Amino acid sequence: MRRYGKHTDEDDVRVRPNRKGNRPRTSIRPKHEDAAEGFVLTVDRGRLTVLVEDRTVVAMKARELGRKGVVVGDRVAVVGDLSGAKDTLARIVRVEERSSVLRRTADDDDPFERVVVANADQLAIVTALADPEPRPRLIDRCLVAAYDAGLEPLLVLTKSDLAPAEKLMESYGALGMPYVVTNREELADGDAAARVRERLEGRITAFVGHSGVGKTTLVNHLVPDRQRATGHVNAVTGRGRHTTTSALALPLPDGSGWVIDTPGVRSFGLAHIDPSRVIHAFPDLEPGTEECPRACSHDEPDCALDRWVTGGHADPQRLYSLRRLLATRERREGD
Ligand SMILES: Nc1nc2c(ncn2[C@@H]2O[C@H](COP(=O)(O)OP(=O)(O)OP(=O)(O)O)[C@@H](O)[C@H]2O)c(=O)[nH]1
Ligand SMILES: [Zn+2]
Repeated sequence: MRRYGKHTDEDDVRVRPNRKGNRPRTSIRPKHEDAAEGFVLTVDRGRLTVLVEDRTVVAMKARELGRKGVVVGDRVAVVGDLSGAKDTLARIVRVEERSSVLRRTADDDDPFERVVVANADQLAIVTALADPEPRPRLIDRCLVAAYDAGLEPLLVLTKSDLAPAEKLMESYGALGMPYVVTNREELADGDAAARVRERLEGRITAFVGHSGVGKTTLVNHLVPDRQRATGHVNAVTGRGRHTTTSALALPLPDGSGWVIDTPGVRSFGLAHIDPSRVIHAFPDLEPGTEECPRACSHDEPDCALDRWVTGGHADPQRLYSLRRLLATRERREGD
C-alpha cells in the first residue's frame, strides 16, 4: 500500500477503501511500467529538462497530469524518446511524492503560492556584508520560508573583505543556525568554495539571494563546469541563454549533492505561511504554546510563551527571535 505524506494535496490519486477485505480493490493499474526515473533540472516555458541516468532529456508534462505543476527538484517518471537527441520530446507521466516544497508568493498580497523547488533539504540564504548592504528583514523572511518548508537554513555571508560579519551575526546567534563567511581572496584560492561545499555534501541545497550579493560568483566556484552544464541545457532546448525565470539544478563536481540556483529574489512573499509550522522549528518553545489562547498570534498579552520563558523553560532570546520572524509576515515598506 502506498503511503501518503503531508503533501497529499499535490497528489490526485485516491485509494478507495476496501470493504470486502482481503484483496486491495484498486482500479489503478500501474500505468507506464516502462517509464524511466528522472530528476527535473530546469523548466523553461513548459519545456522541462530532465536528467535520466546520465542524459539530459527535454520533456513536457503529459496531459493526464492536469494542472499539477512540475518544478525543479521533482522526481518524475518519463516515457517516450529518452535518447536526449536534439528535437526529441519525452513525456512526464508521474511526479513522485515530494519530501519538501519551498514555496513563495510573488507578493504578500498575491493569493497564488508558487512552488519554487521540490525535494530540497537546505536553503542557503546568500547575503553580502556590504555592497549591497545586508537586508535583515529579507534574511528573516527567507528564514521563515525555510522553517515553514522544513528546510534547514544556511546563512552564506559574502564580501567579508568589505565589512565584518560580527555585527550582523549578533542578531542571529539565538537562532543557532550554521553560517559561512566568504570573501574575494578566499574565492580566488578555493577556500570559500571548499568551506561552503562541506555544508552541501549529500544534500540538495537551494540558493537564494537578491541581486548583486555574489550568488552567481559563488555558485560558479562551487560548480566550476556550470558553463558546460548550462550550455548543455541550452543545446538541448535550443533556446539560447538560460532564462532566469526558473531555478536550475547543478550537480556538485564530486556527485555528492546538488546546488539549485534560483533567480534573484527581490522579495519573498509570505502570504502562505503557517505560524505553527514555523514554531515547529523551535522545539524549545513549541510545547509552551499549549497553554496559548486559540489562534494565538504569539505576540499578544495572553500568549503563554512569556510565562514559558519566565518559568525558565527556554531562553528569552529565542522567543524574541521567534517573534521577530513571525512579525516579518506583515508587509512593510521596502520588503
Ligand atoms: N568585494 C567582493 N566582491 C564580490 C565578492 N563576491 C562577488 N563579488 C562581486 O559582486 C558583484 C556581484 O556578484 P554576482 O555574483 O554577479 O552577484 P549575484 O548575486 O549573482 O547578482 P545577480 O547576477 O544580479 O543575481 C560582482 O562584481 C562580483 O565580482 C566578494 O567576496 N567580495
Ligand atoms: Zn501564543
